[in-house]
This record gives sequence, structure tokens and C-alpha cells, in this order.
Amino acid sequence: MAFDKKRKHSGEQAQAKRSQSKGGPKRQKTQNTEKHFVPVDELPWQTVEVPEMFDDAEGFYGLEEIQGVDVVREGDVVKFVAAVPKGKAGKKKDDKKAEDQKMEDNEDEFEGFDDTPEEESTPVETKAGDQKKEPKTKKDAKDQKKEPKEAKKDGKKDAKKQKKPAPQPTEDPELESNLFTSLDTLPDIEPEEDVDTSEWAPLELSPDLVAAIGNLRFGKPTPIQARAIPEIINGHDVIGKASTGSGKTLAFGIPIVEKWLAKQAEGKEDEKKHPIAMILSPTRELAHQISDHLKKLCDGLTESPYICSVTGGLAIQKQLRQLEKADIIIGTPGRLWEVISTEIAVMNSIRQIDFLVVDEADRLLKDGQFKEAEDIIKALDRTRPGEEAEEDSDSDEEPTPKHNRQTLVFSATFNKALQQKLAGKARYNLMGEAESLEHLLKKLNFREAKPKFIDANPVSQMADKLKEGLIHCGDLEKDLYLYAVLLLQPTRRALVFTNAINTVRRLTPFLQNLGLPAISLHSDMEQKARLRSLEKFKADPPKNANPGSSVQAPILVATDVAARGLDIPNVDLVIHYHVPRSADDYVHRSGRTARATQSGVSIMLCGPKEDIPTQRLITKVHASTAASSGKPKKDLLGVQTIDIDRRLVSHLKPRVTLSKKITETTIAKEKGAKEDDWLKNAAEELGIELDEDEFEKVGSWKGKGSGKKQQEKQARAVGKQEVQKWRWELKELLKRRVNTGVSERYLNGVDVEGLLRGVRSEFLGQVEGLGL
Ligand SMILES: Nc1ncnc2c1ncn2[C@@H]1O[C@H](COP(=O)(O)OP(=O)(O)OP(=O)(O)O)[C@@H](O)[C@H]1O
Repeated sequence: MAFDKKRKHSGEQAQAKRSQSKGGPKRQKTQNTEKHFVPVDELPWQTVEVPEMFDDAEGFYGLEEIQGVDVVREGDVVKFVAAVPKGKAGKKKDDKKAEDQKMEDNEDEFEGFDDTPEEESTPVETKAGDQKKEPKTKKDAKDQKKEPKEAKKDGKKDAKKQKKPAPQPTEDPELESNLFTSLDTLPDIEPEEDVDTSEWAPLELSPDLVAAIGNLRFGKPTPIQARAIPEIINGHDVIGKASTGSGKTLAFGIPIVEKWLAKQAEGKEDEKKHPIAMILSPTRELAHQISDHLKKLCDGLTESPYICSVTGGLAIQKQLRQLEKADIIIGTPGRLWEVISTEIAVMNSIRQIDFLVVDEADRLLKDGQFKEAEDIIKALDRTRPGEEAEEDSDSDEEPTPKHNRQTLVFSATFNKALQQKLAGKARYNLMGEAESLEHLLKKLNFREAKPKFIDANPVSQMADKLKEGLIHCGDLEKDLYLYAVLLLQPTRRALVFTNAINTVRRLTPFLQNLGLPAISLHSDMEQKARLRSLEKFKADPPKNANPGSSVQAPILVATDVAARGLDIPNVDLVIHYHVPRSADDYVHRSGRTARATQSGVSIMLCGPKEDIPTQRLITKVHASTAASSGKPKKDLLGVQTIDIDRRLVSHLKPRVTLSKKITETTIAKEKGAKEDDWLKNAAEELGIELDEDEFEKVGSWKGKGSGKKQQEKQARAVGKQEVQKWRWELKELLKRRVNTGVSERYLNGVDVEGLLRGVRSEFLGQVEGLGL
């Protein structure tokens, strides 16, 4: 069933509307005030309540303030634009009217009101995070109620006059995370830079939404958006597959917002509000990013839905309050289930959603989140009191879904066999169904017997502008090669993936000791620390913060918690310190670079033991590309072997060895101190007194891992002074020239670029081949 047909229009219309709404001195109109040029002596100054402590202050007779006044320069003349209570404007002097008229006549000459924060000389209450103004008086309320009908009569005109809402605040200021989306990097739009949105016309979106998309400067839909949006708007369930960074979030986000706008236009104000969509995300970071991404889109609308994210690590009560007023909910399954399962009213309200979205669906199965996702879906489908179950217990057939929601499932990777089956090409039953994605899809209880399967990238799974490389090295040389690659790419924002939290814990200080700005991210960190790490990583490297060092771009060392969906701007380099556990993980990790229209490089560090799994992984990822080209596979696997100049690497060895020793000793000491505390506490609780020998005995154990324990013990025994000495030695080494065998140049010094030019014969020749 199609929705919003009444609101059809062409992209050109939206373009025209947008130019009008952005170009000229729009008279902003809110419920109680309008914007006008105001003579300087009529500006609405307001007396400031001076705190009592200043009552006796001599000469402090009065302080006045003014808010929300725009200063407009017209040639040499400076004018002021301010919000004036409705109606009052008409009573202004004649020249004021002329002024206003002039403002309207000159609509194309002045740009500037759209981003003005909501300012009122008579402030009105705002629902937290809601752009709709609460009426202050009954009359205002009536006026406000009238507005949708008037808007329907003359939608375009009203939309033009309506004030653009202030951006939605994030739910928690600490999460004020424009962290996640590369939209943040977009510069402010000048009127002449208006984006031509005519390529969105075939999607028949409402003018307001096309204008909001134009605000994001997205001139045309990506392939997955072009194919998925119409199917979703036409009411279909959709399973969408498209490569990483190809705009899947808006492929489901745009139709959701479109439907919300359609519902607003229907104006069923008396109906009890319920959320329109629930989006399940596998990680907290991704949930916040989706939320931010949708908010950015909605910032360009005249009226926006209330979007909230519900993830672990943040206060439940606060999230519950936000859920009560939410239009679009984004959350991780675990926390969502925790919050909604206990609140019947919220649960009942969520049952009426129009869309259930499962982002990164295949990951849900892996992360043990499936149980909660399943619980949520079951709870959504459970009949409410007063409703009759339609299930026919005698029938073998799947029960007809009672719900009316559309289900949308998106990922860059889906199990191959399942893909074939969905595309109608497989005649066999899937193996291991209970654990397959098909099982999840069944549980999702689609509304349609056969959801639309859209594969926007059937041939290659990898992003178009991604280049892939492989470095073979010894198991114990990975740190060395990691350092070499990072050092040789000083200006590249790099993301280093490992398979273990402990490796993140070790590599971060290891790189920091070497003077590199490394930051950690793993699931064992506090939520706020995780968000802070992302924020730091996203921040621009300080310009010339460390003169003499070219290595300034931040480096994020992370587990696979950062592999899915994160849209961090300008990540140029992904390094797989450990070869990923699966081909899909490789696709997602590598997909953190080369997003949207950008290019990027992904390099795997491959130890001898990882050789075979790596070959398998590459074959799996690139086999279809090779097959479709008809050329021999080995020529086309697309992953280039990089031979790093051994001489260069050997020159780096002494610093790497020192940094490793310092790192491992420090970690062992910290760990030892924690274990000692634990043992002492346990002994204390049991009322046992341990003498030194017993303490040693309990703390050491034989068996698996005892070799490592022994090493740790030795590391703990290293004295403070020894560590200080290593630090000093390392510092000296970092200052010193590295003889590359070609010429003497600084490695960690200003002349890195020169060094790179000097050793281009082997290493750089290859790396340049990758576009580095
Ligand atoms: N139509 C468009 N034109 C240009 N850029 C777009 C368009 N739509 C989305 N983008 C941008 O593309 C980037 C990637 O989008 P998004 O995060 O939705 O990718 P994705 O396909 O979900 O990736 P992943 O599989 O890694 O989750 C974002 O920065 C987004 O702002």
C-alpha cells in the first residue's frame, strides 16, 4: 500500500522551494512572534534580574540584555532584525512597514535567518528535544491547532514561512555527539552552493524532505537509496544489501521520515502518539551514529520527529522518559529489551510502530544479541488485551502476521547461500538453519511472504575506491611492521583492528611510547570513555603540535566493536593487526575507510600461521569479482602484497624493542598490583593471614599459560629505575637519525617525507601503487 501520494512533487519543485527558503530575508514566523527589521531604539531590551548579592553594589542600577537579534549589513548601513510579538509589527511606524516590504521584495539578497536559534521576546515552553512549540494561552493553542489545516490548504506557502526548527538537542549533553557522522565536516552552505536535487525527483518525496536532503548536499541518491526507498514507500518489506559506506542509513531513514511527515500532514492530532519506527543496532556507537545521522537530516525540516537512542551505559530512567515521547527509537537489543519489557505502556505504544529496522542484521546472530532481538520481536507481536489471536493452531503454515509494520533489514554482508536463496537462485535448503541468518529473518515475522531483496552490489563486496594490501611478517614482528606502516603514513588517520581487548590495551601505550597519538576503543571500556575515544579520534590533529614530528594524525586501536557501521570522517587507512576472524569482518573493518565518495587503503599484517586463513578470506571476498570478470582468479584477487624494505624495518627495531619492554613491564606491574589487591582482599574476607611465601605460592600457578605468568612475574620484578632508563634511551633513539642505507635522514623527525622519497625503490614503489 502506497502512502503519501497526495504529496507527490518533482525534485525541481523542491529545489525551487529550497532556493526561496534559503535565499532571501525570510520573515520568520513562530506561534507568537515574527521577525522584522527593528529601529535601534525599538529593540526589545529586557531587564536582567540582578542577583541579590549585587543589591548594594554602587552604581549597579540596571542591567539590560537582548537576545535573538540579527545584525544585517546592507552596504554601509547596519540594521537589526528581531522577533516582535505577533500583531505588534502592524502597529509599527509606516517606514517599518516599508522596511518589511523591502525585506520580502529582496528575498534573494539576504541569507541569514535559518540558523538563528529560537528566540522569543515572550518565551514559550519547549518540550525537551521537540521542535513543536507548546502554546502559552488558549488562544495560542487554538491558533496552533489551526495551523496544520492551513498548512494543508497552502502547504508550500506555509512551509516557506515557517521557521526552520533549531537542531534537535541530543538526549544527553555528554553525548553531544556529532561524533559519528561525516556530515559534521560539511561546511555551512552558501546560497549559491545550493545543491541540485532534481535527481531525487523519481523517488517522489515530499518537497520538505527533498529540501532537507539538499541541506545535506546530497545531490543524488546512492544506488541502494534509489532502489530501496521506492519499495519501502510502497509498503514493502525490504532486505537491503550494499557495500560499506554506501548510504544504507538514509535508505531506510528517508522513507521513515517521509511516512512521519505524511502522518503529520494527515493531522491526526487527537490520536494518542506512538513511535513510528524502531531501529535495532548491534553496537552502542552505531546506535548513536544512526540517531545523529537522522537528526541531521531532520534539522532541515520545518517540523521534525523526536529521535532517541536507547543504549547501555546510560541512565535507564532518562531513556524511559525519552521513549515516552519518541517518534523514532534507535537502540541496542539488550538495553531496549531491558527498558521496554518492564513498562507496559511503553511496550504497548511501541507495538504500533510502522517500521522495524534491523541494521547490520547478520551481526545480531554473532553477538549473542539475538535472544534479546527475538524477545523484542515476540513482544511486538504479542496480542494486546482485547485483540484476538489469528493463529490457527491446527495449521502447519506460518502464522499470518497480525501486525501492520514493515520490516527492513540492512547489511553490507549476508550469508552467501542465503543471498542466493533470497535472490531466487538456490534450489537447496540451507545448512545449519538454526544458526543462519535465515532463522533470524523468519523470526522477524515479515508482513509479506516474500520481502524484496535488493542487492545494490552483487559483484564486489568492497567499496569502489578501496585499495587492499597485505604485509607478510613474522608473528613477533607485527609490532615492528605496524610501527613502520604508521610512521610512513604520518598524515593518514588510521584505524588499527585487533582480535583481542588485551592487544588493544597493549598496542595503545606501545604506540604512545613511540610518540604516536594512539587511542583505544573496546567493549570493556566505560560507555562515556568509548564515546570520548571516538571524539578524540575524530578531532583534527593539532597543527604543528609537535614540530619535528610528522606523525600527527590520530590512530584508533580497536576491537571489532568499531568494525560495523561507524562513519568516521577521513579515515584513510585501516590496518588489520590480526587477520579478521571472518571474511565478513574483513569487509566491515575495511569499510571504515573509502566511504561514500572517498578513497582509502586497507592493509593486513599476516603472520606465518595466518597465511592459509588469509588466502581463504581473500578468495571468499574477491571470488565473485574474479568470476564475473572471467579472468584467472589469482590475477584479480585485488589484494596487493607489500614488500617493506627490510633495511628500513631493521633500523626501527631498537625503538620498537624498547617500547615493547616498557609497555609490557608497566602492564605487568599494574596487573600484578591488581591481583595482589584481589588476593589480599580475598584473604582478609576469609580471615586468613598470608605470609610472603604463601602469597607468592597462591599468586603463581602451574599449567596452561604458566610461561606467560612467568614472563609477567619477571616483568614485575624490573625496577622503576630500569624502566626510567629504557624510557630515556627510547627518547634519545626517537631523536636520532635512522640510517636507511640510502642516506641519513630523520625518521621521527621533520624529514620523514624526504626519507620516504629516499627509500622508494622497494617499499614506496609498492605503497604508491596502493595510492598511499
Ligand atoms: N545520497 C548521498 N550522497 C552522498 N553521500 C551520502 C548520501 N547518502 C549518505 N551519504 C553519506 O555516506 C556516508 C556513509 O553512509 P552510511 O553510514 O549510511 O553508510 P552505510 O552503507 O550504512 O555503511 P556501513 O555498511 O559501513 O554501515 C555518510 O557519511 C553519509 O552521510
